[in-house]
Amino acid sequence: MTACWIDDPAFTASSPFGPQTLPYGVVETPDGPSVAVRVGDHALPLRPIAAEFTPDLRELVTAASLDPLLAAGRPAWSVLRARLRELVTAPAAPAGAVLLPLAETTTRLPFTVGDYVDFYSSRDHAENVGRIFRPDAEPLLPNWTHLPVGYHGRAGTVVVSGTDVVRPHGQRRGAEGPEFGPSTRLDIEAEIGFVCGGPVAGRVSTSSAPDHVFGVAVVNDWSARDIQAWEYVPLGPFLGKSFATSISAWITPLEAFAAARVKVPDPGHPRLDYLVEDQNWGLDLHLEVVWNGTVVSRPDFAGMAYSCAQQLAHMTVNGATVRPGDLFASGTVSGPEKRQRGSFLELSWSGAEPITLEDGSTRTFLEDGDTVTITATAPGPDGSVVGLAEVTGTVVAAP
Ligand SMILES: O=C(O)/C=C/C(=O)CC(=O)CC(=O)O
Ligand SMILES: [Ca+2]
Ligand SMILES: [Mg+2]
Repeated sequence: MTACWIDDPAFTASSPFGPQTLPYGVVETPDGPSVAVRVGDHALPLRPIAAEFTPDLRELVTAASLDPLLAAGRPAWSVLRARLRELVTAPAAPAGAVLLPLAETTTRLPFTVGDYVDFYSSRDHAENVGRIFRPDAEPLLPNWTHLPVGYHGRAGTVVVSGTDVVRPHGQRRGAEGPEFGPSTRLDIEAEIGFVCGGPVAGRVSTSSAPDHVFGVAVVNDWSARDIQAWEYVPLGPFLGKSFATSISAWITPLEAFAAARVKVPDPGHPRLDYLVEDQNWGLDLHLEVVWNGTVVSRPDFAGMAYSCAQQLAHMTVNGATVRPGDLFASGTVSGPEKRQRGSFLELSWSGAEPITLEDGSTRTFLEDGDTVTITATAPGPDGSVVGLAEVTGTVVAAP
């Protein structure tokens, strides 16, 4: 890259938030919330440089959230990204540009979350959880290799990275019948989330996924395993997962992942037509889970059994429509090795195998005051790295 006006060592072609990435978020500015793009360790609010965009794009970049941008659709997303690339790699700053250091900037939940769906697409995770929750049954039910199993979660409790997570109360199984109180088995789930945009549409084909998937973020689907294990039969997760779901403050556009696309693993049998892909929509993402400063897991996303395109096709195959702002998560990302498990339920094998952190303390499930941060990277163009912004949260005691 020739010298550009952004003087930030974290904004180079070899850093995860260089010009190959350019994720979108919403930051507080003295003039109110503004759509922004992340450049290295800074936010560039777009409203102050709105004059640099055509009138169509100006409407999108002067908004207080990403909602109008999500609704605008793929052609606008591509034009805006190309224009931003020009602006952030130019030798001189656009008139009025302000760079805000991320460490001193407040980020907001960047879009209005419509429907929230959570899938269950890691075979290793599904088998581990099956073994733990249903030790006497086959870990995978027969439907699992034929469709991406999922459930509708609670959109209104999706929170932006950095938001504290209050330990939930609930019912759990006790020796003498149900008990009630703060969860004693509070857990995380390391996942990848897909943010939808473009026209409202049902029956989205796998090949139309790029028209409806705006971008990608890291998700932590906080889960109370004691509440979940008692309540989930027969309808599935409910209060054990609805109290909080954290998402990165910065949404990395789908276009940034062109070099990261891989084929999803072969299920070993033919797929129904609507789940067949004419392009690879698996993603070669590498996740890292950090518990109070200690890296406890490094799950790989490339092993996931279903891609975002297959999940979206399945979610709409009955005619149900997808709308801008809908969010769907991949399901917990776990790999075959112990240090690739994406939940503490699995890492501690339901509490039987405590995890030792770098400060010498041990953990099975989350304690009050614990902080979990999940990040991810992908291969970018020309050997670069594309970053997904961290999702972090600290557990606070139940009131
Ligand atoms: O009962 C089970 O098998 C477990 C279900 C989940 O934990 C659901 C979930 O959140 C799926 C996931 O993230 O992979
Ligand atoms: Ca989940
Ligand atoms: Mg949740």
